[in-house]
Amino acid sequence: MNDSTARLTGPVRVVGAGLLGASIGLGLRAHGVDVILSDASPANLNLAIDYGAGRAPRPDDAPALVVVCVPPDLTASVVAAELAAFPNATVTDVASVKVAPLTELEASGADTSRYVGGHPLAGRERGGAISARADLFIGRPWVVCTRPDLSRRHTGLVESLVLDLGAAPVEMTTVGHDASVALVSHVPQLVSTLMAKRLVGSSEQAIALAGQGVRDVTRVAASDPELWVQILGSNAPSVVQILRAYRDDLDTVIGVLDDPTAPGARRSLAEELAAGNAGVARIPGKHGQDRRFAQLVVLVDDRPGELARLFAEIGEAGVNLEDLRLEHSPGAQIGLAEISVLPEVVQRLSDELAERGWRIAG
Ligand SMILES: NC(=O)C1=CN([C@@H]2O[C@H](COP(=O)(O)OP(=O)(O)OC[C@H]3O[C@@H](n4cnc5c(N)ncnc54)[C@H](O)[C@@H]3O)[C@@H](O)[C@H]2O)C=CC1
Ligand SMILES: O=C(O)C(=O)Cc1ccc(O)cc1
Repeated sequence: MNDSTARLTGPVRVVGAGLLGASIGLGLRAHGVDVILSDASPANLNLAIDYGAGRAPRPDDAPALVVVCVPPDLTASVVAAELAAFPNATVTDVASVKVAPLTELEASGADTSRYVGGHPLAGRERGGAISARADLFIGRPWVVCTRPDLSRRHTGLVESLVLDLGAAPVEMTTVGHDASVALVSHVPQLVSTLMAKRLVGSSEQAIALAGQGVRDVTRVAASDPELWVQILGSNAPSVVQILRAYRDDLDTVIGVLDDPTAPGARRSLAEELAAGNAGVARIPGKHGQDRRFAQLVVLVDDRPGELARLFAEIGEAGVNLEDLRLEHSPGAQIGLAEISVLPEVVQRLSDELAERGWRIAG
């Protein structure tokens, strides 16, 4: 039985039981939804079933919704096969690019009137059911691609899936989607990758100093190269357009630093840095809010229970923790907890924690 909070009723079939497919399965199973899993690899299928992401298919299965979670280059052919196999089902997918699969599907002559392109903006660096998490999508945007010919019945069913998984549906055209993710996902992946490449072959001495800045910039560089070759290749024109503008900025900075004392050089550099401030200020905060939080860094001794004590005391101060980031100082028995709270409470919290003996770093 579905629990009372699930919008979806009836079985959902998930094709491709890797990171995305198994995470969707786990999230729906948590609401008691019947999830049918399918995968070209029997080993991957059984692994996802072992993790509790769903069950094996049965010949009489009649899913109302099919979610295709296979690599981008196989998405169109698998969607076409599912549309043909389940003539009453709505079929959606999660591929990171949206124009190429739709173009391929249309060219194949498939019945696209029941196909709704989708893309959750949530993932992890490593694929496979082993990395799957039921809470992967909570609070994250999930693009649902609209088309003039598409009935609300189909987009509505996909939006129910998105809401059941705790994500926020965002309606867009396929072209609008690909242009947007080039800016917020595909080019950032390349920038991260190329910076991380600079670390290869660097001295141990330099790497030992790595702090939060380089970790933040290079986090997504650990992503799967096979998946990203497909994503970048499918969205090349949008990606290249942004990369060219990025290269122009890079050339400006290199020009300035080649002669940093030249008249106007400092001003050019300051303008680039200020433009970066303006760009980062546009990134929405938690739950898509535009509001920025204030940060406080608290030093936490590396002992069992210390972090729990900090959380409890923030709660006792009546302050809601909006976000948290932990950093370990290299070689020190201490952690840095960067906590984000509403700006109006940051000073009071800082004073109360200091009174209780916590060391505040900034
Ligand atoms: N990895 C990420 O962070 C994100 C990935 N996506 C998209 O999700 C899709 C899946 O990616 P992941 O789950 O990361 O990959 P994954 O490699 O973890 O899982 C893919 C699964 O599909 C199976 N498969 C391959 N061909 C198949 C076929 N013809 N029929 C049935 N099953 C087949 C594979 O055996 C594998 O188990 C991709 O299209 C990707 O663009 C979307 C958002 C985030
Ligand atoms: O880790 C992150 O921040 C990501 O953004 C992961 C990711 C990778 C691929 C996608 O299509 C969507 C999200």
